[in-house]
Amino acid sequence: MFTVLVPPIETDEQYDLIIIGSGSGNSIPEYLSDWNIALIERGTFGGTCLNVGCIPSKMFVMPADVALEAGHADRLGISLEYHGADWPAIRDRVFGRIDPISEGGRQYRDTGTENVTLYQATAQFVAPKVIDVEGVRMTADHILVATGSRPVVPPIPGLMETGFHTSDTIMRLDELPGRLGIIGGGFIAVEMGHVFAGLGSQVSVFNRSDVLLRHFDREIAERFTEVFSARPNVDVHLQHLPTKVERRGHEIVIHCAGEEIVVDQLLVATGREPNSDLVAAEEGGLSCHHHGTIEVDEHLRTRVEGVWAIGDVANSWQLKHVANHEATVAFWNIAHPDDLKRVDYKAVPSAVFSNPQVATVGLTEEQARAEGRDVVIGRRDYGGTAYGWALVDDTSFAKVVVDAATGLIVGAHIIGPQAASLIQPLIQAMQFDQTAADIANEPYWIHPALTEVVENALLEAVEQL
Ligand SMILES: Cc1cc2nc3c(=O)[nH]c(=O)nc-3n(C[C@H](O)[C@H](O)[C@H](O)COP(=O)(O)OP(=O)(O)OC[C@H]3O[C@@H](n4cnc5c(N)ncnc54)[C@H](O)[C@@H]3O)c2cc1C
Ligand SMILES: NC(=O)c1ccc[n+]([C@@H]2O[C@H](COP(=O)([O-])OP(=O)(O)OC[C@H]3O[C@@H](n4cnc5c(N)ncnc54)[C@H](O)[C@@H]3O)[C@@H](O)[C@H]2O)c1
Repeated sequence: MFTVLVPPIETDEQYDLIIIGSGSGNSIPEYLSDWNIALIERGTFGGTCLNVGCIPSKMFVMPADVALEAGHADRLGISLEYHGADWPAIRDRVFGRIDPISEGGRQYRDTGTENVTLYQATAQFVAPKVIDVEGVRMTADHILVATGSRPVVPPIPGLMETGFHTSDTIMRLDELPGRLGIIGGGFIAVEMGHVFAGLGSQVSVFNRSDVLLRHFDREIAERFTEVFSARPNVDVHLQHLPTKVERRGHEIVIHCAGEEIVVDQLLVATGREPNSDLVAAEEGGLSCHHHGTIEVDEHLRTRVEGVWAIGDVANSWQLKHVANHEATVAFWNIAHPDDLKRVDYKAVPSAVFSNPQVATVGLTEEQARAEGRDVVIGRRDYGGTAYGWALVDDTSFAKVVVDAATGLIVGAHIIGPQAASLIQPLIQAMQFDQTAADIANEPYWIHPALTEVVENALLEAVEQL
C-alpha cells in the first residue's frame, strides 16, 4: 500500500510519535503512556470544536432557543415577553467556561504529562517523515497529522478591504450587532443566524442556492427554508450572492441583486478547507485530493509509511464525532500494527442546531432514488402525535427512507424540536442492520413521548413493504 518507504533519518529530535494538532489529536490513549510523544499546536490549545466550534456555538444556541420560544408561548395560552439579551454576559459565561478548559489542557500537556513534549508552534514537513518546528528538525516512528480545517473566503469584490467575521471571531463580538449580514446557507450560517436573530439582531442571509441547507433531503431543506425565513428578524436572500461589499463609516453595505443592504457586522460562512497546506503535506510526500484533504486508506494510513491523518484534514465530513472516531482508530493502529482496525462510516449522522433543529443520517430520498433503489418513505408530522399536540407544532416532521427489497433503513431525516436526539434509535438501527419492521414493532416506544414521531414514521414505511 505504501508508495513511500522512509529509511531511518538523522534529525535534531527523535520521538516515538509526533502529533500535529491538539484538537482530536490530543485524545492520546492511556496505552501510549510510555511512548515518547511530541504534540505540536500552532493556535489555541484544544482545536476548533472546543474553542470556536461545536461547544461554544451550542452554548449560544440555548439562550437563542429560549428567547425565540418566549415569542411562541402565546400558542400555549401563556403570555411571555422577551426583553432582550445581555450579550456580554452570555459571551463571558460561554468563554468563561471554555477558555479555562483550553488553558488547563495546554498546561497539562506542557508540564503535567512526562512522556509528552508540547511545542506551541507551526509544524511543517520538509521531507517525508521530517518535520520542521521553528528550525528544529524532528522525526518519529509515527506521525499523526490532525491539523483540521479553516474557513474559506469567497472572492467577493470588496470583502477583504471591508473586513468580516468568520466563525472564529463572531462569537466573541463586543456587543450584539443591530444588523448582521451572513454569506452562506449551510451549517454555520443557519446556526449563527439563529443565535443572532433569536437574541435580537436583524439578520440578512445571502445564499446562492434556492434553499438553505441544500445538501440535506430536499423536503427537509425546503421546510427549513420556509420556517427559518418566516422567523422574526430574519431576511433570506436566495439564489443571489453579493456582487460587492463596501464599508461606509461604521456600516457595511452589501450589494445584492440590485439592492443595497446595510449591516453592522458581516459573517462569512461559506465552508471550510483542510489545513493540509499549513503542514506542507506535499513536501512530506503525502498526496491530497483535489479539495485538499490528505489521502488515507481505511486504516487512516497515508501513502508514507508511518504517517497517519485524521479529522477535517483527512475527511470530507468535517464533524467532531467523525474526527473522534478516527482518532480512536488511528491511535489503536499506530500502537497495534498486527491488529489494524478499519474506520467505519456506515451510518454517519449530523445535526444542525438551528431553530428549527435538523438531523440526518444516511441517504436522502433523492440520493436513494438516484442510486436506483426501490424505496418506501415513512413520514410523520410531530403534529400527528400526542406530544406534537402538546407542543402545538405544525411544521416539524420525521421521515425514514427504507429499502423495499431488504426492509433496512437507508436514510432518516428529522426537522423539529430535539431532532438531534430523536434520530439516535435510527442511527443505531442502521449501524446494526435492524430492519424498519423490527425496530418499529419489537421494542416499546414510550407513550406519549416525542419518539412516537419516529415510531409512526417507521410504521408508515413498514405498511408499504
Ligand atoms: C462554528 C462551528 C461549529 C461546529 N459545530 C459542530 C457540531 O455541532 N458538531 C460536530 O460534529 N462538528 C461541528 N463542527 C466541526 C468540528 O468542529 C470539526 O469537525 C472538528 O473540530 C475537527 O477536529 P480536528 O481534530 O480535525 O481539527 P481541529 O480541532 O481544528 O484541530 C486542528 C488543530 O491543528 C492546529 N494546526 C493546524 N495546522 C498546524 C500546523 N501546521 N502546526 C501545528 N498545529 C497546526 C490548529 O491550530 C488546530 O488547533 C463545527 C465547526 C465549526 C467551525
Ligand atoms: N452542527 C454541526 O455539526 C456543525 C456546525 C457548524 C459547522 N459544522 C461543520 O463545519 C463545516 C463548515 O460549515 P459551513 O457552514 O461553513 O459550511 P457548509 O458546507 O455547511 O455551507 C457552506 C455554504 O456556503 C455556500 N458557499 C460555498 N461556496 C460559496 C461561495 N464561493 N460563495 C458563496 N457561497 C458559497 C454553500 O452553498 C453553502 O450554503 C460544515 O460543513 C460542517 O461539517 C458542523
